[in-house]
Amino acid sequence: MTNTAQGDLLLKNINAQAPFPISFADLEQAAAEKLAAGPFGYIRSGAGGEQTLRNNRAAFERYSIVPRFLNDVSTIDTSIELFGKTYPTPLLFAPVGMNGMAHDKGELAVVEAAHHLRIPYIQSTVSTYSLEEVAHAAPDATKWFQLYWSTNEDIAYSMAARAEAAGFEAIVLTVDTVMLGWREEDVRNQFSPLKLGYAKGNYINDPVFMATLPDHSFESYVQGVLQNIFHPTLSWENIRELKRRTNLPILLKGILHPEDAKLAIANGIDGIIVSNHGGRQLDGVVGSLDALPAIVEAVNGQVPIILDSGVYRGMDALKALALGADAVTIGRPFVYGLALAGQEGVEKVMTNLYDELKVSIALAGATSVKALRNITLVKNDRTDVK
Ligand SMILES: Cc1cc2nc3c(=O)[nH]c(=O)nc-3n(C[C@H](O)[C@H](O)[C@H](O)COP(=O)(O)O)c2cc1C
Ligand SMILES: O=C(O)C(=O)c1ccccc1
Repeated sequence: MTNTAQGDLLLKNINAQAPFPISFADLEQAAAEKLAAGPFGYIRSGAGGEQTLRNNRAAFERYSIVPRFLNDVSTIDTSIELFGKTYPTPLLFAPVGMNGMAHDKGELAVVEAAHHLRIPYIQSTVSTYSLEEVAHAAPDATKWFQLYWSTNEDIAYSMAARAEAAGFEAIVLTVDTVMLGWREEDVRNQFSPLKLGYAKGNYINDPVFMATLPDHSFESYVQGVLQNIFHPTLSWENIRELKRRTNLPILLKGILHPEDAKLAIANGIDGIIVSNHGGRQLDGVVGSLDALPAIVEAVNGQVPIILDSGVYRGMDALKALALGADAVTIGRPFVYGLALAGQEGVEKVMTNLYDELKVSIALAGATSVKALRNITLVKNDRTDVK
């Protein structure tokens, strides 16, 4: 339960201290000034002509709320339950690779923020620090591990086993990145964080991966990662085998089609993340929010549904929750916060998102995340075709 009666959720940002960027546009602008062109372009950009990136934002802009009043909204319950545990907010950290590009402390700073705010942290396979280092930095934080499959599947099983041993509580298998999207900004900037070694944390600490290398030179490690990270043969059979090999719940990240959601459930998957990878994989893809309603219908409450891609303010989170998501994950906003001010910057960004969400739930006339399902939304669907 959180009290909205003091009414200072916004005004605490208007004080004598140096201002911190408040909107996503302000954050992105400040990060552009702070980071070199290569890393900034890598984080910001989408694939191809960036239609997917635009579709994500357009989908949120098409929905509007019809609020209700006179409901006593002085106390709001923003908590949610996932896999039997209760969390204070419906926000999670999206798995974002190679955080060393944004800040020296990388994932360690983010997991400490996650612990402080009691927000679940999803660590990427391609992280700068290893999952053991992250677990050591915040042993009590709720941590999930995002798995990228490996061409040599024993490496994938090894990483999943390490995550379980280190206290991670779920596996998030990303299905939309069997190869890298067509990212023109990185070609323009001649920038590959993989080739620069920002993804090494989990690989150089993996005995199965290391045993496959001809030697321990930097070049051999980079070649080894590139040979394994792209895995176009991934299929439902691999998912069934992973399920046999881990005791952890498995979520599939990157589901957009209701038929894939149904197949996921038929194959024993425990949760679904509706996502188009923040527009970084296939260009010309449906905005994630537009994909959500059909998936909510297909899943019919059997497993939790999490949404990401374009959740840049509290009101975006509210719309996703109102349309049936159980939680949302946040990507670029926290990465910009990390680049600007490390752990403190991550906390600032997530706190602002959360505070805006609280104000918005109350002003929409709801008193809990569950109650958001009952609020009225209208869709301005200008889809007339000539
Ligand atoms: C720099 C960057 C790196 C990412 N790395 C990964 C990753 O390693 N694994 C993964 O599943 N998703 C990765 N993602 C995608 C995020 O998990 C998430 O789907 C996306 O950022 C959500 O969109 P948003 O940035 O618009 O919030 C990455 C995103 C960014 C911006
Ligand atoms: O940059 C990304 O979005 C990402 O997920 C990724 C995928 C493979 C290698 C490195 C990063």
